[in-house]
Amino acid sequence: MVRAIYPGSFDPATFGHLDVIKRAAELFDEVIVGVLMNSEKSPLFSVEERVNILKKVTADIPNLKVTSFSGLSVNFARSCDAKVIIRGLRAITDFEYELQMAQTNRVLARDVDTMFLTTSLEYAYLSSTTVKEAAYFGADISKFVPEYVVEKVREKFAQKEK
Ligand SMILES: O=C(O)c1ccc2[nH]nc(Br)c2c1
Repeated sequence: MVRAIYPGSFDPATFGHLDVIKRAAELFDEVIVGVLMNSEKSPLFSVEERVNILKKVTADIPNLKVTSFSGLSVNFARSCDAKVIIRGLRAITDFEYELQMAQTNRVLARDVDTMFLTTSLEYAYLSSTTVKEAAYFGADISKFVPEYVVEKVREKFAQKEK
């Protein structure tokens, strides 16, 4: 049983994230998506909401689990008995930060390795931040996220306006 984790903020999950998730699930016996509880950022969705959204939009992937975690990704990997950390690469601009994180994690945990999956070109420009900005200004984000996420983002901005 070769298990991998896929840590991230997923605020919210985009088609880019789902592309990486689906491909990782085809490579490993089990993939555990970990929503990072990061107190420094002011997310649009709570950790629980992000977990629930990911569970909904990945319900058709049998060897996938979704949960949340805090702290180091390597410790989360160990707690899941996973040997691999999956990270997506969209463009060369991602690489410097991701390489630094991967090298740091390698020093922190020799028993956990990082594997990069390059996102499909059609999603290489996507980020949760730009999706939220577009939605905030009333744009149609259905080409960036699943319909369920479109609805949740619309609901969230409607709540904020009250
Ligand atoms: O949405 C983001 O912020 C974000 C960041 C970094 C990322 N790497 N691969 C993917 Br898909 C990805 C998405």
